[in-house]
Amino acid sequence: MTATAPARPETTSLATVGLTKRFGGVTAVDGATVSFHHGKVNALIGPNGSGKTTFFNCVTGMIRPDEGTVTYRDADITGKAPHRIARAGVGRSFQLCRVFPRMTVMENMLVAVRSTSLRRQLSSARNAEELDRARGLLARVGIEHLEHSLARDISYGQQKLLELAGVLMADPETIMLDEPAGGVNPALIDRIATLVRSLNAEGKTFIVVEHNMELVMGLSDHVVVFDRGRPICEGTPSVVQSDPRVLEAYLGI
Ligand SMILES: Nc1ncnc2c1ncn2[C@@H]1O[C@H](COP(=O)(O)OP(=O)(O)OP(=O)(O)O)[C@@H](O)[C@H]1O
Repeated sequence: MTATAPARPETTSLATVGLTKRFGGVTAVDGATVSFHHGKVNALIGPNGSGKTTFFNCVTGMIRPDEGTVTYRDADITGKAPHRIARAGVGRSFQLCRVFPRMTVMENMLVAVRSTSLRRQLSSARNAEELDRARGLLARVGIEHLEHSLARDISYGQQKLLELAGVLMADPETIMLDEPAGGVNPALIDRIATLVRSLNAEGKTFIVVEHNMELVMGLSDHVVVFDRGRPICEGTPSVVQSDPRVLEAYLGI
């Protein structure tokens, strides 16, 4: 008789304990204790205003939490500056896509990883390697033909792909995406889903905030559901979809 192997415990990626952020009288994140799984596609979902973006901003150092701790791979990163959290291996995209509209697509790729002046960046000898890498990533997201276009002249979906390619320039171990499919046409949503799958197969961990449920449920290994600033349920897509608390949170009943 063959014994069934016990389920292997998940390794923790990013985690919070009692994370809290208040804006005046509004408690946007309310004592949230959450952990995401390393090497997996994790999703953070919840109704509008449930605190997902504020949670992202607290854990990536964009805003300082009032209370609680944030760890990444067991190291305390609470309140650290965004560049230090990025250096620890966590990259992120933004809900309202952040690209420099008057720079070309390639210039956007290069500023994503450098802090010196653009003129120096474009003339420096070490460019060749980074240009190659940037071209490879633009090809990977399918916009290499737009290398010389100004970012403001490409579509919003293409800007989102550019932002993702820029995040990949730093080769982060974990990628946090805030509404990658928001405002994007269905063909590009499919491309983003394919990219997330292939990058995850190569070992990247994802934590994705997204309202497109078809995308979330098709893509994720682990889903955390937020309501009023804290998790109310978590598990596989099928577990979460059949939990009455989730329906209640979304329908407000
Ligand atoms: N800078 C701010 N100042 C004041 N209140 C804020 C601020 N940022 C967020 N809030 C409030 O905090 C709560 C949580 O907002 P947040 O944007 O984090 O939610 P969300 O789940 O990401 O929403 P959505 O799905 O609509 O993007 C909301 O009530 C929002 O109005």
